[in-house]
Amino acid sequence: MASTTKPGVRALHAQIGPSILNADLAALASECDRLIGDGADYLHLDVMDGHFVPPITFGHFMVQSLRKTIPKSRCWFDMHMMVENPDRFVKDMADAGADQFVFHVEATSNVEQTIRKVREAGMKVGIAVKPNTPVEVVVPYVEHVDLILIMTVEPGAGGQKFMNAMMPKVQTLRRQFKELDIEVDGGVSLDTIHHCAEAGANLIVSGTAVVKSENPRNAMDSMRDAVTKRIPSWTSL
Ligand SMILES: O=C(CO)[C@@H](O)[C@H](O)COP(=O)(O)O
Repeated sequence: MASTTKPGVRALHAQIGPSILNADLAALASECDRLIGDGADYLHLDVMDGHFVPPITFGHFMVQSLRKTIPKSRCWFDMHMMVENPDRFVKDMADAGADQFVFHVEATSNVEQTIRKVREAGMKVGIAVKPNTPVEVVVPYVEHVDLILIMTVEPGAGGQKFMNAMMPKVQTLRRQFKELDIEVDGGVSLDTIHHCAEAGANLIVSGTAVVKSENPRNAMDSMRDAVTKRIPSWTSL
């Protein structure tokens, strides 16, 4: 649980969650298997509905299928729900085997209700923030969620340029909430990870830079090390 009083950053862990959006989706099970074998801490699965963002990706049937080959004991699934009205997908995703449900603050008219539904369905809950949304919008909910996701690109596609201008949002949260899991997503690579690590992000989503890397294990290890080294410095942000 997040805390504003005691410096608890040492309890945080750096974790790397490859985004499979730019993987070979026709061979998704083996792509995921490869990434887990190479040391992924979790899998970041991007659900797009064609409304909240223009593209459509996949839904709970795909998650259900993936769960048949990747049991919960092997890897946890982080669902990034780029969908309007996320409430309607909560139960299906939980039943399909999702572990964490991250919805956009811009996509629901009742944030408290969405948080409650996700919790009741037995999943961890997170709130995502688009680049043009001020981070202050999510601060009132921090005590009630497991993580905040700061988007470092406009949601909707992999392979975009990292937006360094989002780092003050991460820093604002980390200054206030020393034990909060803060996730970043979009354009995170070996060239940009140091910005995320300095600002205070500990859950690192990386798509192209891992999936298309010649050595995904090295890429993930290097990103994890870069964050792990910086964690102690977050007490004095
Ligand atoms: O949610 C999204 C995009 O909407 C991300 O998860 C991207 O898929 C990450 O890919 P890279 O930017 O790292 O290539």
